[in-house]
Amino acid sequence: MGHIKFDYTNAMIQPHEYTNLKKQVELAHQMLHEGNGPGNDYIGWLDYPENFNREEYERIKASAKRIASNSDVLIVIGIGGSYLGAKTVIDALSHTFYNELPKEKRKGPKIYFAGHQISGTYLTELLEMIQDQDVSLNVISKSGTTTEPAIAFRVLKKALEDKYGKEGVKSRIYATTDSENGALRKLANAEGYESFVIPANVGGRYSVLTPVGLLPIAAAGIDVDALMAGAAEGMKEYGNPNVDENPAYQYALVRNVLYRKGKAIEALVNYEPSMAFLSEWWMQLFGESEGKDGKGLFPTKLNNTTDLHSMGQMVQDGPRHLFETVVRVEAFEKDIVIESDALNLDGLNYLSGKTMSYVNDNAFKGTLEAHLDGNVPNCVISMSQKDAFTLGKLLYFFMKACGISGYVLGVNPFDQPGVEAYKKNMFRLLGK
Ligand SMILES: O=P(O)(O)OC[C@H]1O[C@](O)(CO)[C@@H](O)[C@@H]1O
Repeated sequence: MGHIKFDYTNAMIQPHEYTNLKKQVELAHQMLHEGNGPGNDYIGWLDYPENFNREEYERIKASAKRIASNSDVLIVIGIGGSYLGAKTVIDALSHTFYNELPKEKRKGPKIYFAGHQISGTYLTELLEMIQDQDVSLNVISKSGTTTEPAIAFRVLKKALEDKYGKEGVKSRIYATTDSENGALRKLANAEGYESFVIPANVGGRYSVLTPVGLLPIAAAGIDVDALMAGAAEGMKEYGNPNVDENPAYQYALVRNVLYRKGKAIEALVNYEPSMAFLSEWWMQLFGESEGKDGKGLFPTKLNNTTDLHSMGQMVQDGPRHLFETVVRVEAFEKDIVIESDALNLDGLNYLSGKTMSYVNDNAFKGTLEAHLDGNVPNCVISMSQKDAFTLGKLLYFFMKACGISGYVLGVNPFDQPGVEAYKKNMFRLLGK
C-alpha cells in the first residue's frame, strides 16, 4: 500500500521553533476533532471517507458505467471545488493523452470540463468539437447558483436537447448539488435528472471525495474504491493527535513557522506533468481557507523542470519571501532508458543506460541544493507511487493539514466571505 512522507529537514527552522508551535497544533487538533472551532458546521469531510452514503456511492458507480456505455464524451460542468478535485485525480491517474486515445484504449468516455470560466470562445469550440459525438453532462454546483457553470449548463443542455430531445437528455444529465437548496436542485427535481448530493457540511474545496469528484473520476475508469480506501487510511493516520507522529500536522506546523518568520509565498512544486493540476486544487484549498483577515501564505505553483527555465532565476535570486513544498513521486510505472549513441554528437552519452526518472530525480536534488544555497526553505512530501490509493491518501493529507493550519493561523478555514465581492459588482454591472 502506498505511503506519504513529509520531510522538513531543509525547511530551515530550528527545533525550538517547532516545539514552540506544537501546543497550538495540538489545540487545533482538539478544536477540529471536538467540533468546537470556527466553521465547525463545515467539517463533514473529516470522517467522510468512512461515513459516506453507500447507496449513493453504488449509484455513482452505476451512473459511471451508463455514461461509458452511451457516451463518447462526458462534460463536467463546475468551477472551483466543483471541478478542481476531479480534474486533479483524472490528470494524475489517466494516460497523459487520455482524450486523444482511441476508444478501445480508454477506460471511459473522453472527459472535458466547462463552466470554469466565462469564455464564449471556449464554449463555442467545445460545442463544435462534440457535434458528432454522443455526450453526457455532469453539472456540479453546491450552491446551485454559481454564474459560470449555470451559463455553461444552459448552453450545453440546450445543445443536447436539440440533439436528443427533451426526454432523451434525461438519461444524459447528472446533477450534483445540495439536497434541497439552489436553482440546480430545483431544476434537477423538475426535470427528473439523476442527481447526487453534496453534503451540506462539506465546503466545495473539501469535496473531492464526495459525489462532486467521484462521478467524473469513476467515469474516467479510475478505481474509486482504492481512492476512498487511501483516504480512509489517511483519515486514521492523520487523526493521530501526536504531532511528532503525524506528518500532516508537521506540515501544518512548519508552514506556520515559516509564515511567522516572514515568508509570504508557498509554491507547491512538482516534477511530473500529470501531477501539475494538484497544485491548482491545493491553491484553492489553502488560498480560500487561509487568505482572510489580512493574513495567509499566498499559495502558488511551480511545474518543474519546465519552470526552472522561466521562474528558476526568480526563485534562486529574487526576494527571499518564498518557500517551496515539493510533491515528489518516488516510483513510476512507465519510464524510458536513454540509449548510447555511436556518434554522441549531442554529448548525452554520459547518460547512457540511465532512465529519465533518474535524470529527473537528480534535477530535483540539484534544484533542492541550489535553492537551499539561495536561502529558500524546502519541504518535501513524497508519495511512494502514483496510484488511486496513494493519491486518495495525499488529498486527505492536504485537507487535514489545511484545517489544522487555518486554526493555527487563527482564521476560519471553512468559510470564504471574500469571494462574494466580485460577484456583487458583476451582478450590479449586469443589472441582475
Ligand atoms: O459549487 P458552487 O456552489 O458552484 O461553488 C463553486 C466554487 O465557488 C466558490 O463558492 C467561490 O465563489 C468556491 O468556494 C466553490 O468551490
